[in-house]
This record gives sequence, structure tokens and C-alpha cells, in this order.
Amino acid sequence: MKLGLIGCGKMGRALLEGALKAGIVKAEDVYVSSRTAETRQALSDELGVNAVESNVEVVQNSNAVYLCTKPHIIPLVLVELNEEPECLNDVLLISAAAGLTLETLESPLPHGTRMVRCMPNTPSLIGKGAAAYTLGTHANDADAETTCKLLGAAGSVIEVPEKLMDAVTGVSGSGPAYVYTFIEALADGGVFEGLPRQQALELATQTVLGAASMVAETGLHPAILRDMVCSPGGTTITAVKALEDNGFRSAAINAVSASANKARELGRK
Ligand SMILES: NC(=O)C1=CN([C@@H]2O[C@H](COP(=O)(O)OP(=O)(O)OC[C@H]3O[C@@H](n4cnc5c(N)ncnc54)[C@H](OP(=O)(O)O)[C@@H]3O)[C@@H](O)[C@H]2O)C=CC1
Ligand SMILES: O=C(O)[C@@H]1CCC=N1
Repeated sequence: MKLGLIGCGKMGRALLEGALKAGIVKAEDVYVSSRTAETRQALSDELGVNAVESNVEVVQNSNAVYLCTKPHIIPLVLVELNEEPECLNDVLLISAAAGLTLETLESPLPHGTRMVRCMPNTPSLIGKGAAAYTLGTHANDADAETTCKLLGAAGSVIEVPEKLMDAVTGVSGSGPAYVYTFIEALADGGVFEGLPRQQALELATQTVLGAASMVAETGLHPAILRDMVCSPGGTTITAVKALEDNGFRSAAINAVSASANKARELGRK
């Protein structure tokens, strides 16, 4: 596998490091582009990958290329690639950009260009990502396999119809930020009640990790697992009522919806 990355910022680097750590690609077989010499030097020193200035050079040296620039930069990158259309003959492009539709991604490129739209998340950096993808018009079964191998190296991966990609963005693309906010708030509550900050953060982090693992490993519905914590007339049900009184559930639903709507808006630009 020869992997390319156009845009090696927070998300691109997480996907790259996930793939390198999983051993599905060797650093010497990776080409990444950056406009800044300092970043190129850092990428090459820290990860041992080939860091170049030209996006076309990345595509020319790869079988599969993640497009990981900000959504508004992607159209500019596609124009650039289209100036050397032969570089697109034998490569799979995998866009991670929020909101950008396959039609937007495919239409500026030569007919037949193989494209996948995906939505990863940053825990890919440690192999704990959650990603979804949709195959483009000309992507084939082997491209689906390559996508699953790449995203799967960085965590879990599912295929969804394109109309659900913005929902995925709301749940798992943006989701880590909601969870970090919750962990911080849980720890704040502990500090409010007198725990030292570090101990509160350790307890909060392990609680989220443990609860998530319970859902994943038991396969039980979260409501059943919650009932196992709530003693009748006890502390937890009292706390759950306080959460519900403060609109916790609807705040979470609204957060997912706000992210999905923003993704749709980015896709319209
Ligand atoms: N962050 C996240 O949690 C997630 C992000 N995404 C998607 O991933 C994409 C990247 O987001 P994120 O990593 O957060 O953003 P960053 O700003 O961290 O990274 C974008 C990178 O693109 C590079 N870049 C900018 N212009 C160009 C260009 N013309 N050619 C090549 N590279 C360029 C920049 O590097 P330099 O200036 O060195 O060239 C920069 O490091 C977005 O489309 C976003 O929607 C998807 C899921 C989750
Ligand atoms: O905030 C963003 O726009 C990107 C997409 C999903 C997560 N981060």
C-alpha cells in the first residue's frame, strides 16, 4: 500500500499515525504534502514519511490518498489535481471533509476518478477511531476493501448511505469534543465536591472509559446498564433527575443536530 495525505493537520495526522501504528503502511511508502517547509521537516523527522510541497506529487506516488484539508480548501486542491489529470488514473481519493458531497468531490475531476467520502474522528490517533464511509460513483469493491483496511487500522468502520454522512458527522465526527466536555464537567463536579483536580479527572476519565466499554462489551442497551446503577431512592436516580431537569438529553440531541446542520451548510458552499 502506498498512502498519500493531502492535508496533514489534526485529522490527517491522526489517520496517518493510526495506519503507521497498525503496520498496514510503511513510513517510506507514505507521501504527505504541506505548504510550509517547517511542517514538512517536522513530518519527515517525527514520522519518517516523505513530506513534499506538491499535492500532485503526493497523488503520483500513492495508491490511495486521504484528502484532509479544511472543506473550503478541497475544491482548490481538486482544481490543482485536475491540471495534471493523468495523476488521477490509478488512485483512490478518500475525502474526510465534513459536508462535502460526492457530487461536489467528483464533478471537477475526470470521469472515472475513484472517490470515497468518509467521516473519521481524532481517536484514530490511538487506534480507537469511529469512522463511516460511502463509496463514490466509480469506486469498486477493491476500493471498499482499501478504505476498510485504512480506516479499520485506526478504529471501527461502517458503510452508510451518503444521505447519512452528516448525521455521522454529528455523532462520531464531532462527538469526541462533546465527550471531552463531559469528562471535564464531571471532573469539575468532583472538584466542586472537594476532590483534588487530578484525582477527579482520573475518576471521570476511567468512568467514561468503563461505561463505554460496558456498552460495547455487554451489548446491553444503555438504559439497562443505567438502571443497574440507579438504586431505588438512591443517589444516582437523584442525579439522573438533576441531569434531565437541566435538559441533558435534549442538549446532546441538539448538539448532534447542530453539527449535522453545520456540515450540510459547509456542503452547500
Ligand atoms: N478535526 C477533526 O476532528 C475532524 C476533521 N475532519 C475533516 O478533516 C479535514 C481537516 O480538518 P483538521 O485536520 O481538523 O484541520 P487542520 O487545519 O488541522 O488541517 C488541515 C491541513 O491542511 C493543510 N493545507 C491547507 N491548505 C492546503 C493545500 N492547499 N494543500 C495541501 N494541504 C493544505 C494545512 O497544512 P499546511 O498549512 O502545512 O499546508 C493543515 O495542516 C476537514 O475537512 C474536516 O472537516 C473530519 C473528521 C474529524
Ligand atoms: O469541526 C469540524 O468541522 C470537524 C468535522 C468533524 C469534526 N471536526
